[in-house]
Amino acid sequence: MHQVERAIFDIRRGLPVLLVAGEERVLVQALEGAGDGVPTRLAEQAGTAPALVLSQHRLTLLGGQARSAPARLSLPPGLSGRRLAALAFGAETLPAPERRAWRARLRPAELADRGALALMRRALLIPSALVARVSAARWAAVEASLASGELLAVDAEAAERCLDNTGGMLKRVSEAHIPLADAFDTRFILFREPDGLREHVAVVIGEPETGAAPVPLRLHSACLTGDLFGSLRCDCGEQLRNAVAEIEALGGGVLLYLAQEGRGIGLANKLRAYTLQDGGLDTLDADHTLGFGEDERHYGVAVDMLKALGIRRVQLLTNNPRKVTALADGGIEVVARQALYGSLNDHNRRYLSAKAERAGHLLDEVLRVRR
Ligand SMILES: Nc1nc2c(ncn2[C@@H]2O[C@H](COP(=O)(O)OP(=O)(O)OP(=O)(O)O)[C@@H](O)[C@H]2O)c(=O)[nH]1
Ligand SMILES: [Zn+2]
Repeated sequence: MHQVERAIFDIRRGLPVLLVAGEERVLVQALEGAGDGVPTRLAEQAGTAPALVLSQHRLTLLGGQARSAPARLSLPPGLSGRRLAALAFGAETLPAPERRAWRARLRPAELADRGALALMRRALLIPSALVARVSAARWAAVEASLASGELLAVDAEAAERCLDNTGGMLKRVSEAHIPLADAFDTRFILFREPDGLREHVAVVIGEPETGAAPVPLRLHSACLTGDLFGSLRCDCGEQLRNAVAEIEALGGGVLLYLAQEGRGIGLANKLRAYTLQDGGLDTLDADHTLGFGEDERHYGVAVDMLKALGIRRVQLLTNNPRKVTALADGGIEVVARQALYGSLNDHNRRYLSAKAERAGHLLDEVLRVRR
């Protein structure tokens, strides 16, 4: 795991890393910020032509037909950074002749390609990567870069697993009493994921009974724009504050504030998705255009935090059936679900409607009553 964390830092800085999959050695580089010279430099370093790994969602969008797995697209020489970006996350779909041409260049993704995509997601970058197999002729030079520490080698399987839940290895780091306007007796407990990349906070309101009665619980995914600035594009800020007040009114409980900005795609990508929405896409299609699924969140850390707090039975404040299922799958008994709304406005109506109509969120009441 250690190498994976270090690789993520290199990737975020725009440096290549080497993925090792059996006999195969593959140089991998993020696409974000890859200027015109990057594919050529990567080709020189590897001794082979680079390819672009694309997620299944991106391929579906580009090809106009459902794809069930990621694939590798071999690139013609001299492709500009702009064309690369357009292929990986541009808003326009390709014209039919171009589509046919690149379909012929597609190959199923192999272990190193899948590892590359997982690293990009974990690094909160666009889920697409430049990859180039290292030729025998270039191996000595690559090995010298590894020896000097200039280049980092990572096991491709470990890279592929980097999104998996670490299962119970979450570290409880620190805590403090933080009186809130709507809940005076509140403690913030910070948990850190074992690779040190993400931190999540359990906000414990009052002294929740962890015995027989279900504990009122809110799982809240971070939303900088809504939670902190009161953005009108979503309902997060109001839901956050309503959840605290509601848990207090219920006699205490827990709010897990999860580092899952933008449904897990990160703030940079959420801002890109907002711009695509301004161009006409809805919240789900915008994420697909960037190569993401409709919801990239995993709730394993939430389950681990609850277990660390001794909570096994909950009354969940949510409109999202996925959260109910995810907790149940993790062994937490969801005794009841309670709706939790923000208010509807002209800026978030489309977002909330898409969540209800396309992602099964239970928002009928808010959309009907307050339309
Ligand atoms: N990708 C993306 N994320 C968004 C968008 N609008 C809001 N978000 C994110 O969506 C998440 C909303 O989280 P939550 O309030 O926990 O959850 P929810 O899935 O709506 O479910 P409940 O509120 O529990 O019913 C936050 O991480 C926001 O940052 C958007 O247009 N695109
Ligand atoms: Zn929000």
